[in-house]
Amino acid sequence: MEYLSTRGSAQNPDGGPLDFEGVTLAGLANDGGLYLPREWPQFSPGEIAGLAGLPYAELAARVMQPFVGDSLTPERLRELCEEAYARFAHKAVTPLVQLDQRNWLLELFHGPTLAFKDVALQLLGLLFEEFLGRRGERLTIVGATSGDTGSAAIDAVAGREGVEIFMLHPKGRVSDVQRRQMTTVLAPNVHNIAIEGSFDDAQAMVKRMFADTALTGRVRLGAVNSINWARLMAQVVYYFAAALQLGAPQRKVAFSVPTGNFGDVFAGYVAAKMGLPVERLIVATNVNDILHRALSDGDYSTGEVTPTAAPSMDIQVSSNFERLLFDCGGRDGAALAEQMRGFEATKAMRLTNAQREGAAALFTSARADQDEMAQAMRWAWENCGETVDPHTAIGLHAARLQDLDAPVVTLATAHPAKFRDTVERATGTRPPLPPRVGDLFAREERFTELPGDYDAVVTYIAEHAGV
Ligand SMILES: Cc1ncc(COP(=O)(O)O)c(C=O)c1O
Ligand SMILES: N[C@@H](CCOP(=O)(O)O)C(=O)O
Repeated sequence: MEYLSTRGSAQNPDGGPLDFEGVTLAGLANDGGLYLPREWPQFSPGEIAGLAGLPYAELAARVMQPFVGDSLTPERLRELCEEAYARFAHKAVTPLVQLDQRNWLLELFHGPTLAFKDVALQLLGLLFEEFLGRRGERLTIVGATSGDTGSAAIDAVAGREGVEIFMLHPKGRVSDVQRRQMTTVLAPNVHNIAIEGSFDDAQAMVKRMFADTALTGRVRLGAVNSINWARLMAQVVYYFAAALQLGAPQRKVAFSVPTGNFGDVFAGYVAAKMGLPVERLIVATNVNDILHRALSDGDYSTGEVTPTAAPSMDIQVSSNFERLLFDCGGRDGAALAEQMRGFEATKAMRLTNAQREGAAALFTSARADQDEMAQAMRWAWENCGETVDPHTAIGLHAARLQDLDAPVVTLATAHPAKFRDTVERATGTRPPLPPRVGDLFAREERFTELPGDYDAVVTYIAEHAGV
């Protein structure tokens, strides 16, 4: 499988073709764009039916093989999937729970750090090890987190040979559980940085680092955020897993996805492009609703990020939206590069007609404020006996607004215990921390505080990258 960049002019930093191994190690393309496969692999209805009932790791290997191409043999990919999903606390890995006649929850939080990020990052840690080991190279991972990517990435690479990880989180804007899941990992290759500012500020710094030749000349940078194609690829699998259980390929299924950086819902779009019968993809946002505005009236303009009780979705600049604009807008890299330059300069843009029409064919959007989020949590608890986290509640709110014949699966993106205070306020129930996170509140924390200043952060990274 060959890859290209959404901005049309990326080269493989190693000089070879842009294959899966190359894009996994590169993370962000060197023209500032995001990688996508040159074409979408196709699964016929018969092939989809043939995936029903497979154990999750085997399903994962089958769905991902066309994207991986020659970078791994099918046997090796299967072994890595077995290893990645062995650490999940549920045999089904991503179990489906029925709420009522129409609504289902896809529980994506049974991994080691209690959020959907583990599904892709447990595998990505192994892919890094595999590819770096082959080459005898080292990787300096730089990442930004609004709470969940950080702990999942740290868990996936802590103590691994050949990798240093620098994780930026917005100081004071993640939950206590989220922060401690990152800062209590004391492995010497883990560096947590709390910066002044928002997740968007941290994400912008990370993207700038990939274009900073003074830095990239010294260290090979790697990405664990969903700008890395391998993250999205691994997330495509659970759309297949859920849809197959609900009757695919004969029956269409809709998905409601709590959305911030547009990675998770874009994985659903990829599944649909591959042939999975998806009725609708519902983009659910909190009051940081740039995606809801963009999808409902074409206005992609940022404002201040408002801190909410669903902090992992407190995002305005939504990285993966660029992938959708590219794919729906005719895959014209030069035109998109121009459009993105305009956005980067003004923090606003209008979608083209082609982009709007392309997106409208599959996407619907809805926004939930604090009260609507709390009501959705109460509904799930009082009517279905389920405690859901604030992010999942936003997805559920959006799901319940729809009038569809198809079953609607809301992606349960985090364990409610990560946001115990908010859940308790809404429902009166305090979800206990699962034993797999251990004595989180008894452990020592270690992190560095830095101003929201690019030079200060890069100086820190260069000093601690071990080069
Ligand atoms: C719990 C939770 N839900 C939803 C999201 C939004 O997902 P995405 O950024 O892929 O849109 C995030 C962060 O990414 C998250 O951590
Ligand atoms: N919500 C995320 C933000 C980063 O998103 P990513 O999927 O691009 O890594 C988080 O919890 O860190």
